[in-house]
Amino acid sequence: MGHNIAWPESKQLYTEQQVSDAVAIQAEEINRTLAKTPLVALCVLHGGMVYSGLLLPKLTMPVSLDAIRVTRYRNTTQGGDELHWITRPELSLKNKTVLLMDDIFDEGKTLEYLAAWAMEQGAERVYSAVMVDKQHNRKPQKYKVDSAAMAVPDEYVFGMGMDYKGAWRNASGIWHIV
Ligand SMILES: O=P(O)(O)OC[C@H]1O[C@H](OP(=O)(O)OP(=O)(O)O)[C@H](O)[C@@H]1O
Ligand code: HPA
Repeated sequence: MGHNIAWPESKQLYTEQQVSDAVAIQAEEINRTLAKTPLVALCVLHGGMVYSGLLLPKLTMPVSLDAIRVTRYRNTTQGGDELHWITRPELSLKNKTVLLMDDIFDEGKTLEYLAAWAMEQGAERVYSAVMVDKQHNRKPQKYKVDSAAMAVPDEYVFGMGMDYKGAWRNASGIWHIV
């Protein structure tokens, strides 16, 4: 997966600079909300990698970084109900404020699951931040993402860490399939 996939027919929604500017504004909001609270920040791999790289240098509290790898879409464009754990964090979450950093809040199942899991691990508080929130009404009933830098329409999107069939996470800016 992820090899020799031709650039898909797509349109650009946001440039890399627009994403970076929006994440900088989001970081100010997170700095105000979480103030000086030390954080355990968990990058949700792979999608959250580029976003985490934009967000982290803009945060002003002490951050310990770790990563988790879970997948629901398995390099396809439709997610199943089951989440597959691939890598768990090494840092303890006990009594910590945990920041979950992911690329996209789509149907919300990934972050809903991870937020509940982090609380089960003993976190004191879990705050979730994403680069984009996809606009539709198929979200979880009881769970909302705490912060999103930008909104995207209800289309399959890729770039800035988000994949198209396992490829093009490296695309500069955010694109949607047409
Ligand atoms: O809100 P949801 O509908 O649950 O979808 C969002 C999740 O889907 C993608 O992960 P994926 O399972 O594709 O793994 P990846 O990060 O390796 O791409 C994305 O990175 C989010 O973690
Ligand atoms: N693009 C990339 N990854 C995703 C998406 C999407 O639209 N939705 C959930 N994971």
